[in-house]
Amino acid sequence: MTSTELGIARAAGQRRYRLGVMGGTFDPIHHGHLVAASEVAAKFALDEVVFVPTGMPWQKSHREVSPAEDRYLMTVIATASNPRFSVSRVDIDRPGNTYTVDTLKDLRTERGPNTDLFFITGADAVRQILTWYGADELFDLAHFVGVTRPGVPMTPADLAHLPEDSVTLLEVPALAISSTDCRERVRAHEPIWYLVPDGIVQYIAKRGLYPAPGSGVPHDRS
Ligand SMILES: Nc1ncnc2c1ncn2[C@@H]1O[C@H](COP(=O)(O)OP(=O)(O)OP(=O)(O)O)[C@@H](O)[C@H]1O
Ligand SMILES: O=C(O)c1ccc[n+]([C@@H]2O[C@H](COP(=O)([O-])O)[C@@H](O)[C@H]2O)c1
Repeated sequence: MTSTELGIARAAGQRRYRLGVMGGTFDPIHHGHLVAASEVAAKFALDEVVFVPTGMPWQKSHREVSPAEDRYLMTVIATASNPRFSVSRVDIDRPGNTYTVDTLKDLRTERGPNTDLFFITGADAVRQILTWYGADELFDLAHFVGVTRPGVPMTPADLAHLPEDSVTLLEVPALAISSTDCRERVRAHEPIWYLVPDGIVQYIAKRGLYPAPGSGVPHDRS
């Protein structure tokens, strides 16, 4: 849309679509992710939040990551009951490393010029943004919302190195849940009930994800 068309659309009162983008490896998805997305949706009056499981999370290449299809299906299961939540395959269908700059460009192309993007990240990820590929382009593509996360202290001073007004910090109910802890619990035969949606507990058991070391199941499932 040209700036003239944009002006005409705005003058005609055409409301822009507000799309939240919740990117993550989701190995597995847990209630910390879901609460963060729900809170940002409410506070930013989002029309929809699209969850985008990573294809190849290059900054996690030092550890095994479950197959993309398993992470995608878990994300579908976890979000199915919320009419405002959806799941995108853009990152898992794109070959090579997953870069958010590509995610945002693909979603802009897919959703068209009348959509504003709000990329949702936890405080730990906000601190890393400048290490992301093509970081200088990111803030032209989306507004970033950094949500608080237990164990990751975050103050406005932490945003000082980012372009002004490019990131909003939002305090969300503290859920001290991580995918790492969920995986370790499964490996140790400890419960993950209520840390993740019920369907995820069952999916992990059905697919035998996160086997205990020495259990005979191949460790690297990627
Ligand atoms: N409990 C939580 N509260 C707020 N944000 C969270 C929480 N858990 C994850 N996030 C955010 O959700 C996004 C996706 O996270 P990711 O899928 O890597 O989960 P994770 O729990 O951090 O995983 P891992 O422990 O494997 O690193 C990131 O921006 C992360 O900061
Ligand atoms: O673009 C990058 O270089 C980049 C580097 C690290 C993380 N990200 C994105 O940040 C989101 C959370 O990633 P992660 O690894 O914490 O699950 C997810 O959407 C990733 O694609 C993006």
